[in-house]
Amino acid sequence: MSSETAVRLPVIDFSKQELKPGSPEWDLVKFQVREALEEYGCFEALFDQVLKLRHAVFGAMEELFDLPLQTKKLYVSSKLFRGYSRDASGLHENMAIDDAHIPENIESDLTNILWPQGNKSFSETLVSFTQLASGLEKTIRRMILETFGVEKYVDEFIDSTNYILKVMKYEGSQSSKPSLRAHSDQNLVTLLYQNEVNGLEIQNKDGEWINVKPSPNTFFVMTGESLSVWLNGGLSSTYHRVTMKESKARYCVGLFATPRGGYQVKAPKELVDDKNGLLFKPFDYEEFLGFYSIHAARGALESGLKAYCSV
Ligand SMILES: O=C(O)CCC(=O)C(=O)O
Ligand SMILES: [Fe+2]
Repeated sequence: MSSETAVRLPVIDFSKQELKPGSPEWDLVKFQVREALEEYGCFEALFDQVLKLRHAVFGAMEELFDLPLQTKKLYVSSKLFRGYSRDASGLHENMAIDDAHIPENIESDLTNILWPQGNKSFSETLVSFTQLASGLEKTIRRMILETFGVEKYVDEFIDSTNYILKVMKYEGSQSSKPSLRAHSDQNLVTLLYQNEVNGLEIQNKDGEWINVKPSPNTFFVMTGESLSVWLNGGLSSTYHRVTMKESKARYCVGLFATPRGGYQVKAPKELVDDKNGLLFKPFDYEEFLGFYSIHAARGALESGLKAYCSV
C-alpha cells in the first residue's frame, strides 16, 4: 500500500535526571520502550539535552556539505559503507565516520582531512553530539536487554560496539521517488536527529507508510537486524525510506550502533531452548558487510543479515 497515514509514533521521555537503572522511573520507561519496539520497531526519544547542540550541529553540517565536491571526496575509508558517498543523482550525500565515540577519530579522520588548517569548533560539535547520542543508545540497549532478562550481557555487548556517525544531506525535491530507497537497518540500534525538514517514512505492520515528524528535542530510534539476530529473532526491524516533499534541504545525523569487527554476534543461551531453537548462526558484522555490499549494489536488499546467517 502506498497511502500515507498521519500517526504519531510513541514518544518516550529520557530527559529526566532521575532515570537511573533500578529506579521506578527507569522500570516504567523500559516497558514503554519494549512496547513501542514490539508494535512499531521504533519510537521517538524525548531528550531535551540535545537542544543545546542543535544550532551548532546543523551549522556544522551545512559548513561540511558546502565544501567543494573535490574536497569532500578526499574523505575516503578502506572500510565498507564509510567515507564520503553521493548517489547517482547527486541529490543525496553522506559522510560516515568509524568509531566516532573516540574523539580523536573525528579530529584525525575527518576534520583534518577536510580542513588541513584545522576546524576546532566542527570537531567539538560532532564529539559532543556523539557523546550525548551514544549515552542515550547505551541506556536504551540496557533497557531492552533487561526486558529480555539478559542484562548480565550488557557490559560485554556494549564494549563490542562500534559507533558510526553518519551525516546526511538530502537536497530539496518534490519528486515522488524516494531519495533513499526502502530498507531496514542491518546494525543494532540507530538514532537519527534531523533539522526541521521532514521526509523519513516507516512502514507499519499493515504495510502503510507513516510520516515521521520528530520535534527539535527528540531522536528517532529504531532497532536493526543485528539486534534481532542477537535476541534470537526478538524485535523485528522497521522498513523505512526517505521521500523529500519540500524544496528546502534536509540534514540528518545518525548514530549507528554496530557490532565491532571480530566480535561474534550470537544469541545468549538464555534466549535459546528446546521450544525456541537457535535461529541464526553466529556471525561477524564486518564479514557480513562484504556479502551485503554485493547484494545491495544489485538492488537485492532483501538479501540482508537474516538471509546471510539463518540456520
Ligand atoms: O535520513 C534518514 O532519516 C534515514 C537514513 C537511513 O535510513 C540510513 O542511513 O540508514
Ligand atoms: Fe536506514
